[in-house]
Amino acid sequence: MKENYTQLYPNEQVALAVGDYAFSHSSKLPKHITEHHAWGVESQERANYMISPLQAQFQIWFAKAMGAKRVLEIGTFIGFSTLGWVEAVGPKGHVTALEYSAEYAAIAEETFAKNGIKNAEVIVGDARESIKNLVETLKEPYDLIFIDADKTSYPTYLSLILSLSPPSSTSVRLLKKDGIILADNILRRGLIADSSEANPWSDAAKQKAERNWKGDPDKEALDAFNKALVGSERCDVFLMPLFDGLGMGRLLD
Ligand SMILES: C[S@@+](CC[C@H](N)C(=O)[O-])C[C@H]1O[C@@H](n2cnc3c(N)ncnc32)[C@H](O)[C@@H]1O
Repeated sequence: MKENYTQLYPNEQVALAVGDYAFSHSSKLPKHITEHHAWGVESQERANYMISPLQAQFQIWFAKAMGAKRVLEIGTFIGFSTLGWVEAVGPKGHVTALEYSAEYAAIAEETFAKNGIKNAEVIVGDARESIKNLVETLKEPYDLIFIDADKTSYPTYLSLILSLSPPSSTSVRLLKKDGIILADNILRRGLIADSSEANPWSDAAKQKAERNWKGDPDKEALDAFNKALVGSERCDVFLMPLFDGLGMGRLLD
């Protein structure tokens, strides 16, 4: 019997080699996307906010394979993953990006302008509010929603997506029937599944939990999100243990 264990990653050296091999044997990222990533790594203190180039390759492939034309991204930073969605939906598609920081949003917008991208918009503000405002004026639902913002709000994002996409609504809903929810970082370096001493990241997590007194709010929220997603009768779910954990849900109704 095979275990539910990814045998490709027995240690860090092999994991790095497998990741690099997968990257160089997957369809290449367009040059402007690779360059923006390199610029982000070079210039941004929080460059690790960006998904990896391999994850960008996967997301572009996935969105193209499902024929997504409209993508909503919650948490944009400097627009690296957004460039991937723009690539996937093509010039006739549309990408809406939500970002709290005006400074990061300005970088994303400058990047779109520099690359002649006209079908992506950034809405600045708290995404928990922006989503509610957005649905008021929406003409068509989204095909795919990518959640990659503040981890403590993941359960809120999920309940907003579900409540703003009612099954038999006559007004426009947020996510279409059969639309996809993708949520990044839902395994949080494996801590969600195992935060014991066996996990080398557990020390850092403990320190964070001590600072926060009430435990680790990110971990608790991500676990609550994972449970709510798989527990929802409205979603067909697969938790992909790749990258930092990618939650995948298809809205059934
Ligand atoms: C992990 S980064 C996004 C990275 C981006 N998706 C990428 O891979 O290139 C998360 C972003 O969410 C933003 N953010 C955090 N809380 C937010 C909120 N409540 N509403 C909107 N954006 C938020 C942060 O400012 C940050 O830029």
